[in-house]
Amino acid sequence: MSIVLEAKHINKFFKKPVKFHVLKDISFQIKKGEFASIMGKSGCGKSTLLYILSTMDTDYDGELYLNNELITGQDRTHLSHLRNKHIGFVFQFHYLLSEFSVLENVMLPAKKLTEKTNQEIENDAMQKLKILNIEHLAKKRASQVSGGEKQRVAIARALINNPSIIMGDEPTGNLDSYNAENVFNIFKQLSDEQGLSLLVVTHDKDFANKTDRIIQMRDGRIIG
Ligand SMILES: Nc1ncnc2c1ncn2[C@@H]1O[C@H](COP(=O)(O)OP(=O)(O)OP(=O)(O)O)[C@@H](O)[C@H]1O
Repeated sequence: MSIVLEAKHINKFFKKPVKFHVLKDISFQIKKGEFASIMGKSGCGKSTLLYILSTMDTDYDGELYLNNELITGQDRTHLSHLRNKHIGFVFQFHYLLSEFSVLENVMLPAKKLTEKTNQEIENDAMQKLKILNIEHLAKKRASQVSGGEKQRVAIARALINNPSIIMGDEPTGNLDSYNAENVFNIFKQLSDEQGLSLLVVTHDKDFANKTDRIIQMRDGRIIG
């Protein structure tokens, strides 16, 4: 099965206030359609790792591949294009623009790629809302929908450019158990039925136990 994301011997140092070896020789692969979670105690380096994997932080040693392309050392413009095209993000907080409609929020990341017409982007966005069973919310303002619905809008937005992988930083951290399970089921369906890869940092054991694989971290290392 093809490999979507590969980290090879990633090391990261923070230089201030004192030199600190935060990520230690991190190597792993995420395959197409794989749903993996990253767990570990607070401060073990999960967010720092996700920041590197998502191509946002380029100050690290080692190599990172996205769809078999070496992305380490690429210039910022190319990285930003790759990120937009291949990676979808879902965070603990939805970061929706509250005065914009649900539909407009979902369309926004596609407008950056400028390959499609507005009508095409709108059709794509409606299709994503349908997948998430929230097409009836399309015209509502983001501020007018519930917390669980907002997170589903955020997932639709993450899907709009048909990414190869979705990265989540505590995507259920702000949800009650009903909505958290809902988000898990959506992710599971996307990986099973559409071959989407998912890599999710979580503190939620129930969530992690249901994923295909748990990447366990301790003190900047992968320990299992
Ligand atoms: N910019 C920075 N400069 C120096 N040290 C940092 C910086 N950012 C994070 N750290 C330190 O690096 C370590 C890893 O932080 P990180 O945020 O990756 O942990 P985490 O596992 O995501 O924690 P949490 O579960 O609490 O979000 C922590 O000890 C943190 O204090």
